[in-house]
Formats: sequence, C-alpha cells, structure tokens
Amino acid sequence: MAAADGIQTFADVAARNPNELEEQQSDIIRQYLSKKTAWISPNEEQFDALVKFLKKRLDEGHGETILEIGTGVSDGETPGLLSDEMEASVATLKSMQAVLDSEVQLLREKSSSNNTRFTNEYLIRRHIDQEDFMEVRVAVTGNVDAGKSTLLGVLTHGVLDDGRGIARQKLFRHKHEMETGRTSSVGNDILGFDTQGAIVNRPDTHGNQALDWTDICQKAAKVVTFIDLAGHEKYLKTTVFGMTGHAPDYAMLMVGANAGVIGMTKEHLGLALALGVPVFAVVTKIDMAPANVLQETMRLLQRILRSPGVRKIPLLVQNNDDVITCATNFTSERLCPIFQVSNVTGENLDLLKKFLNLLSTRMEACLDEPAEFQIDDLYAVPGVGTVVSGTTLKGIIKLGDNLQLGPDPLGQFKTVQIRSIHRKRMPVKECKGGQTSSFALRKIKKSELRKGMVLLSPAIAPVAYWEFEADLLILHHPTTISTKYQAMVHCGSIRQTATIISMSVEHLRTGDRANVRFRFIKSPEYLRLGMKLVFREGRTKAIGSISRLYPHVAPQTSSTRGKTRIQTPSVATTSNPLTTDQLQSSKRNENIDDTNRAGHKRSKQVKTTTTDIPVEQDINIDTTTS
Ligand SMILES: Nc1nc2c(ncn2[C@@H]2O[C@H](COP(=O)(O)OP(=O)(O)OP(=O)(O)O)[C@@H](O)[C@H]2O)c(=O)[nH]1
Repeated sequence: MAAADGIQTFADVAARNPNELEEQQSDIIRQYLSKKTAWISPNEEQFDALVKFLKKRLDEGHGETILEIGTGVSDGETPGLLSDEMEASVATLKSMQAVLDSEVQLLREKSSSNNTRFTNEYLIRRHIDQEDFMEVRVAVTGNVDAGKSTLLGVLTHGVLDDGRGIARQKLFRHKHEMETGRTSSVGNDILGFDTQGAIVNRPDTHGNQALDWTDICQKAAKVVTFIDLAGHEKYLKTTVFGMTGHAPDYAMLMVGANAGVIGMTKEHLGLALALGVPVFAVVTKIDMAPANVLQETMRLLQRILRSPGVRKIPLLVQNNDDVITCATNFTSERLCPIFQVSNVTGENLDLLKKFLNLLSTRMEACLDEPAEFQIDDLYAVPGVGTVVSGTTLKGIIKLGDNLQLGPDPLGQFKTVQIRSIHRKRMPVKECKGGQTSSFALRKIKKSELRKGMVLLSPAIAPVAYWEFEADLLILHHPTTISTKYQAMVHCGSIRQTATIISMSVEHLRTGDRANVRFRFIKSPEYLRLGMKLVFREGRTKAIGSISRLYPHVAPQTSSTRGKTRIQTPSVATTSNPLTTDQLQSSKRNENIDDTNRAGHKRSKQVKTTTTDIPVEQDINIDTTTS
C-alpha cells in the first residue's frame, strides 16, 4: 500500500527484502541505496538502481508512492541533509520524472532544531492515460443531519453551503429525497485529483446540472468515490449493504458538532470496525457549535474511539504536517484521524482534501488471477439493454470477454458476453481488480439477474452454496438466539435471509461467540472461505467470517395437489462440507467434481419440468433497496 509503505527508506526495504534486492542490485549498489546521500550525485549505475527501486514502489502502490529523502540511514549518520545536498537530491529525483513517467509533489519539509539539516517527503504519482485512473472508495456514514450530503456537495462541486441545504441539492437522486431532505439510496459522488494533487472537478456553472464524470475521469490520476450512505435508522439495511457490497477502502464517520455522537453514529462505527474498514472522523458545523458544545462532542468521540471495543488512536488533524502523518500511517486501522470542518465557512476543508488526495486503495488487484466481479446493482437502460454495476475483486475484465454469470436459483451459471464497459460513466476497454465499473451484457434480461450474483472467468469452476458455517460474534440481541432463527445475511454484495440450522452452543446472547451453520432460504450464493459477514434483523446484529462451505445441492421437486413445488434441501440431504484445502484443489480443477456434476444435472431436470411454475416461498424477503 502506497500510503503505508510510503515513508519506508531504502534501509527498511533492504532489511525487509534482502533477497529481492540482491537479485536486482549488486552489494555495492545496495549499500549505496541505504545511504541518505544516495540521491546527491549518483553515477549511471546508481541512477538506474534508484529508478528501478522507485518503479517497484510505484507498482506496489498502484501508481504512486511517498518517498522520504534525507532519513532512515542504517549506519548511524545524523539524519537530514544540508540544504545544498537536499537541492542536489531533489534535482536527481526530478530528473527521473520523465523516465518514471510521473510527477513529483513536495508534501512536507522537516528541518533540524538549528535549521541546518532537512528531510523532505515527496508524493510521486504516475501519469495515467486518459482511460485509466487510480480508484479509492470512501463510505460516508454518520447520523441524520450530520452533514454528509452537504460535505459531498461542497467537496465535489467546489461550492460552500448556506446552512440551509443548498450544497446537498446538487446530489439528490430520488424525488422523495428532494422532498424530505433525507438520503435513502446508496449514492455515488466522485472527486478527481490530478498528478499534482489538484482537484479536477470543475465548479458547476449551470445551476443544478450534474458534473461531467467523463471529463473528471479523463483529467484525474486518482478518483475518490464517495459511497453516500443513509443516516436514518430506517435505511440501516441500505447502509449495511453499502458497507459490505460496495467494498469501501475507508469509512468517513461524520458527526455534527452541535448534535454530537448520537443515533446511528456508534452503529455505523461498529459496522466499519466489524468489516475491518479503517475509519476517519469528520466533525461538521463547527461554525455554529458553541466552543463548550464542540469540546463536549470531541471529548465523547475520542472516548468512544479509545474504548476497549474500538481501540483506536484518535488524532486531531490541525495542519499539513498532521495530514501527512495520518495519511502515511492510516492503513494500520489503529489510527483514527479527526477533522473539524465547516461546510459553510470552508474552515479546514483544505486539510480534508489533502488527506483524501493521499489515500490509496487497500484492495489488491491480483491481476494474474482469473477475474471475479461482484454485482451490486442492476439496470435496464433504454437503447443499451441490461447493465450490471459492481466491483472487480480480482483479475482483468475486457470488452468482449465471455464470463460466467450466476448463480441462478438453481445454482447454475450461464455464459454472458461483455458488450461495453463504463468506469464512472466513462467508456473504457477494461476493468482491473479493485476497480468498480458497469457492464452492458449481451442477450440477458434484467429479470434473470439479482444483486449478489457474480461474473467469473471461464477458468473458474464455480460452485453455489445453500449452506455455510461462520464463526459468529453476537454484538447485540435483546434475548437469545437459537436454531431456526432467521435474519438477513450481508456478505459482499449478497443480501439474503438465512436460517440458523445448527450451532456449536445451545443459545447465543449478546457478546457470545459460536460456530453457526446457516442455510439461505431463497437461492444458493457464490461464497468464498474467509468472507466477512453481517447477520442482522433490525438492530440485532452479529458479525463473523465464513469458515466452511457446503456444496450446492439442487432443490428437489414434489407434486402437491397438481402443482409442482421446489423445496430447498433439508439439512440431511446436504453433502459434506468443503474445507479450505478441498476448496482450493477444487478451484484448481477445471472440471466440476462429481457431486456438483450430479447436482447440476438434477438442477437442469428441475428447470425443464418447472418452467413458469410458482416457486414455494415460506417467507417473504424484501431484497429491494429501501
Ligand atoms: N452551519 C452549518 N450547517 C451545515 C453544515 N453542514 C451541513 N449543514 C446543514 O445541515 C443540514 C443537514 O445536512 P445534510 O447534509 O442533509 O445531512 P446528512 O447527514 O446528509 O443527512 P441524511 O442525508 O439525512 O443522512 C443542512 O441543512 C445543511 O445545510 C456546516 O458545516 N455548518
């Protein structure tokens, strides 16, 4: 991760990865690289070694890295360079811009107490062609009226708010949101930064006209996507879906300075913690909160962040130095930077923008692995056809690729072709791991699709699962949970009711941990071991991760009073679970194993005999977005 690795020195890299360095460089070069003077006047060989080193760092950081010049020496030299040494070092770095195809941006200068020695930090960011850009996703959470939509309007449209909601007007998507002023859908807004860290969103000069996303993406080297989640409790289901299904890299927890840490704030913080998403806090409305009220809000926020269940280190960001410190240490998950801003006066918004510019994606691209894409939304676009949006979890998906779409209610996958690809509404030729995009699909109806389905490379032998086991922790339940309890499972972009069919203990109460076996009630899903999940019904919540998978067993048919019904399999008919090893070997195997082959054959039979016959559903599941 660029931000985390950014301040590592050559000495650190040499210590961490000696073999790798030895492969690339001779001993002499390696020792040279560990010196703080390495950049002053390198010879040709040394210059090449430095270029190689930076290229590797840029690759690891998805196109950017933070470099510190003048520190981190291994041989006891005094840290810092004299001003003429620093000048020469910076000249060396700048002379590499062309060969690295990147821009260098000074982030901060530090000087010794007597002002004679200096250490500088630089952001090095690759030029990316017009069709590509780095992507960072930030989930925007917090209670109603914390100022979430307003801040997004202010950041993305370059305007200030009037305290009566003018900035948020630019973001509203649904008519009922316009009327009530409440955010109910998972909305997306983008903020583009160029190679120098300047914002490329142009101020909106035509009233409420939407921003030109294609223009932003073409000019930007990095695009921050804000996943604007609803603050109201009644939209909690949508908020959870946004946090699990939209794969955010970070969560921005918004708190109104005058209202304080109220309502859903703690709920949203808990959700981010449960899913392992690093959190930073933004306290808004500092223009209207009396000093003592702001102080009380800060005190409570910091107390919650430090509490044993959260265990964060709060750090108030007050200047540029704090921004760099936070951004370069943020991916550790322990640190929680706190910004205090006003959307009305614009106070401290520059610090927040600098911080956003330095965030980098946490998701590995895994470009060499077969492609996997999780669907989080569906559209029928007039003139285009069926469009799915979501996140590429691994590999590369290209225009014209044939991918496996599924699972359908019978656990089957069908081949579909990618007709066109959009990233942030911009037509592109490919989409890589870690990036979100929309695909127009050939010859498929929207009715055949649902959120939670996946698109997989033909190299994967996909298996759909009705049942799985998870190691669960109950965060909150008013009484006890026993077998047959049903609630909504959120896992990636999967959102489906599941029943507890067995547990390692008899009852579960708040705070208990157990191994629990679940069964989906409506259709099988594509799951992977280790996936994090949230199990919830209202405020009742449990979190966990998948520890075992039970291969798909086709629904069985039975005839009742002339009607054929499909029943989901009983526990007894489910085949043996897959362990991690088995799963990996089955993935390596191009052929689906016999159990599944039989399952698929049975599924096909069921399908042909039950076309247009109503499927039995005991429980009504609402899978639509609130
Ligand atoms: N004075 C002042 N008012 C603000 C500030 N930020 C937001 N507001 C006002 O606070 C109100 C609520 O802001 P919203 O952005 O709608 O809040 P929200 O968190 O998005 O609310 P939901 O969408 O319902 O979750 C609006 O009237 C804004 O104009 C600020 O920094 N200062």
